[in-house]
Amino acid sequence: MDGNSSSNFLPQNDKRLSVFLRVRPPVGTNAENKSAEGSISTIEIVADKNATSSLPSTIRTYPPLNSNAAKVVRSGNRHAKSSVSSSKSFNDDGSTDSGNDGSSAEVRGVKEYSYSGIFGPNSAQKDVYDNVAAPLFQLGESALLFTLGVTNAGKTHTVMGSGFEKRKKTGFGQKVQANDGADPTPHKDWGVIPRSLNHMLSRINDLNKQSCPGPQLQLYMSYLEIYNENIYDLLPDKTKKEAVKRYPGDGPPALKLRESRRGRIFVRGLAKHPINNVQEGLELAREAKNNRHTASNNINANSSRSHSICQFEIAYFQGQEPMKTNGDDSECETDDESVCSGSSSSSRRNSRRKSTIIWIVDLAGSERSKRTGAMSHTRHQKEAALINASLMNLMRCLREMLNHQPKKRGGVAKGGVVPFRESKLTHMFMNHLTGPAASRTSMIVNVNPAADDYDETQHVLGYATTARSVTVSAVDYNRKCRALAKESNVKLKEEVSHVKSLAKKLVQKISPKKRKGAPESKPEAKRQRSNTHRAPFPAHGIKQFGSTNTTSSINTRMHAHASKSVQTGNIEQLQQLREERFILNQTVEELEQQLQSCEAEVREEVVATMNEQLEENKDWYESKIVELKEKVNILQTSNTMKQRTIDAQNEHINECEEEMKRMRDDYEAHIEDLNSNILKLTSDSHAEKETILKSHKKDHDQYRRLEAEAGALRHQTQELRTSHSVLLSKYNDLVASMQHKEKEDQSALAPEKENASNTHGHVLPSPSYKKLPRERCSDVASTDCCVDIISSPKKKRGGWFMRSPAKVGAQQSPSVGK
Ligand SMILES: Nc1ncnc2c1ncn2[C@@H]1O[C@H](COP(=O)(O)OP(=O)(O)OP(=O)(O)O)[C@@H](O)[C@H]1O
Repeated sequence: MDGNSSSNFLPQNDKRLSVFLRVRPPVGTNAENKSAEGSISTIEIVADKNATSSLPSTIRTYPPLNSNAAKVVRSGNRHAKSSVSSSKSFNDDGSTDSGNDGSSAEVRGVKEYSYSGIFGPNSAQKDVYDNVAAPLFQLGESALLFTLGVTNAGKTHTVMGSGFEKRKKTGFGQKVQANDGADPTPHKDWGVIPRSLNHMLSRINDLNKQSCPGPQLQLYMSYLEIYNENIYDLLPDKTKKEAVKRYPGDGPPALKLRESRRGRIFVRGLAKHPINNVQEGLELAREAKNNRHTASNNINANSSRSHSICQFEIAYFQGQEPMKTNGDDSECETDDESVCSGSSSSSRRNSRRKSTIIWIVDLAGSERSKRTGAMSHTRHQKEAALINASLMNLMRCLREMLNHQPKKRGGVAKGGVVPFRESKLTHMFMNHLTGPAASRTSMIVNVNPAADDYDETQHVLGYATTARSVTVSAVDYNRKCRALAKESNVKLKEEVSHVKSLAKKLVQKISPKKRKGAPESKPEAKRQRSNTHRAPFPAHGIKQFGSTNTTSSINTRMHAHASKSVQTGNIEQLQQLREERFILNQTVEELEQQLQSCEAEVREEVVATMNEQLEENKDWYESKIVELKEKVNILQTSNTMKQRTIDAQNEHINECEEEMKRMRDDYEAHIEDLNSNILKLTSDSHAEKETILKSHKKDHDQYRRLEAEAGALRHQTQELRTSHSVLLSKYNDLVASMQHKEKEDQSALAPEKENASNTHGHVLPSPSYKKLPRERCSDVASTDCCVDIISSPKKKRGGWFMRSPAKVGAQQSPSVGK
């Protein structure tokens, strides 16, 4: 707001867009990460050694291990070159890689970015305002300040801040105010908007007091939001019917964006509220904040779902107080071409009015639906998609502007249309990014240094680097210089008129008529005057008039001389004053000539710019018309085809419907049959199941009985075995005794035998042995001598025989089987 700070703001050699960076205190965005790795800072602010300004301008970013960038770097795809090249190289996003040898992935992933100025995590709201906003908001200059960043990066904190909200109602419904704005000292948490209000109002009040009863200034405030590509008034004029009328949806009507004949872009019907004190302004800011579309998501409990634009208009009224809108008692006005174009119609205003517009924009945060959880909600998904689309279009515009710049000195710029009109946001920004006002545009990029946000932050930083590379083009820059010249001309004009009035007063004071006790005869005065005109005046002590300091010194001197001369009546002093007056007159004439030539130049330039813009607009509209005509033709030709196809499709649909009906009937009948079959089968299977269960029970009982029998048989067999072994031992004993007896018998019978043989001539067979039957010989040969001696009737008769294993097995099988 101070005239003298303008020169500090944009260095004459810096023609680039102003981009500032604000790093918020690190905080993890994922709920589970809030205190863990997610909140580790990934940004380092580099102290500039050769810094000319008080703000650092370079940062370094370090990729956390879980970021996409780190993964890419680790895989060695991206920076394969940089690992062996020099310490710095430019990337696609405009950043530079840092690191001396690039030997490790961590080192290779580090990037450096430079901007106009950087505010660290501990920066105060005041620092941001004093360094960015205050120099930008000059009386008589339209300006744009906007914030950009991912969600939860601190955009709303920077633009709006806190500390001016009303406290909730306390007992008995009484309201207590936290800071009602009556205090001229801004609260430490106030953001750019409340601070601007405070600053502008104090400056306007000062100037109004100084210039009273001359031209007066009035501050107006408006607030709008771009939500889902529609513009809504956040501070509608409540007295107007259409503002309070609710549409079938649930909001006020959307407003239209318009371009005036002079190329000014404005929102038709936007309410403008006159602000006379800070409290009024804060009240409106609070209301707008409450009316804005916000929602809670996984990352930010109060996330903005729209781009909000706060508009301050400083109107200059020559001669009269600002008037209220015709036709109602409202203090509110609406933005309209007739009002804002600078030449209001006489029917609406008696006073001559000019205005300056300042926009402070809080853009909605770019976001990934996956992280914010917007995917679960269709409305939020749509909002997020439209927010991202409009931000992408802003990016496209900046890239196009960059492409249109000549790459080398003296090079040729690429032509083409920058797609400003493709979204409401860029359309509104158009004049602030290209025209002379581009020098009065600043961008604050908010970033969260948390590891969670690393990948998205890189995207935003790349965005900001592109914006920073956009230069205010040579034409625009010249326009800006001419605008500055025009401004200084206006100042000069004011100074000239001031000097003129002083000179007039002086002349009146030193006029011989007015001087008592020092009368001057008319002829003498005439002679003196004619001498003054003719005489070649020495230039002792009188400098060329041209600067404010010179003017004031001359004024002071003139005052001093005048009073001295009036008091003393010294003729010489008088003569000197006349000489000075002559020189002043000459200077005034010179300045007027300069002014005229400047004005002519400015007019020419304005005409040229207008023509350029008109040509641009004409080209754009013509190309659009051709495009649309082509589309219409294509649509018309394809329409008949489509109609035929539609008829055929309709017929087909009817057929299909009939077929479907028939099939449905068939199916229904079939289903009925099936149902009855199922019922029958169910009852059958039930009966069968019962039968099976019964037979199973019977079998089971039988099995139990057989098992019991087998047990008894096993027991019996065991007993038989023991008795068998006893019998066997007895038998063996018996055999042994028999053999022994036989031997004794044989030895006793030997003499008898001899006698008998001698008597009969043949030997008698032994009575104790019996030959095996013929067919058992094979059994004995094939078995491994499984000899079993069973007590049998034959044994009782004193015989014994061999049994085959087959027979043994067959005899033992009942017990083995069980
Ligand atoms: N520099 C800062 N210092 C202290 N707190 C901050 C800072 N920046 C942001 N915050 C806090 O972080 C929270 C989120 O900030 P804010 O709402 O401004 O984010 P945003 O970028 O506007 O998000 P969105 O785009 O979702 O609206 C707020 O509670 C805010 O107070």
